[in-house]
Amino acid sequence: MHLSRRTVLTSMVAAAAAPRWSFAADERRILVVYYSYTGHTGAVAEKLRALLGADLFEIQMRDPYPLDMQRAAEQSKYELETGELPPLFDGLPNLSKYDLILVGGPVWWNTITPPVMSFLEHTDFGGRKVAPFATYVLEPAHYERNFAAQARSASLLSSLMISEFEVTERLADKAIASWALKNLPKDGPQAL
Ligand SMILES: Cc1cc2nc3c(=O)[nH]c(=O)nc-3n(C[C@H](O)[C@H](O)[C@H](O)COP(=O)(O)O)c2cc1C
Repeated sequence: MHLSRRTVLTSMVAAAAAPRWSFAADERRILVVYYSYTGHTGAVAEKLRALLGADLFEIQMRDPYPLDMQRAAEQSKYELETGELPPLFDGLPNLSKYDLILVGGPVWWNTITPPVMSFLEHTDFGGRKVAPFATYVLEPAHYERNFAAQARSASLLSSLMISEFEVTERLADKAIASWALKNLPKDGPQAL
């Protein structure tokens, strides 16, 4: 069978561009869960979704933080100090169909942001592989250690920590891809 040069080149480009993790839609076993206040973690979550062929779930608060950042800061500080975590919008994801769950949020007050803490409080990962990711301005500080302490029954993979600067300057794509290549199972659902 003779294949035209164009056909060969087209299939080569398609193969090179195909994410190594993109499974058929009905076989998806990766979930990206995230909370984002100003959009940076949301942008990372969306990139992970596209790269991995994953499903996406946004953690939403029943009463979202005020848009006034000062007030949001005060409220979240109070929640962290008192342990009175904010209630979430009804309906958490059904984790039973996933083998790998990525959980992301911004670093707030050197730790996990309260809505992500609420999510963790209501979640038992049942031994599934879990990879935390976060965005920050200065440093991730205690985020990873606290996440490990709060992610119940998680088999933890290395985390992805991305600065807000990398996201806004469009420098995050390479860091996300190399983190995924290094840390996530690569051969599809059977390797998860
Ligand atoms: C209330 C509040 C507290 C924050 N605390 C920290 C912090 O302790 N360390 C840090 O590096 N960045 C901190 N930041 C910056 C955020 O982590 C950073 O802007 C992040 O990329 C925001 O993600 P988002 O756009 O998904 O909400 C804080 C931001 C807010 C609003």
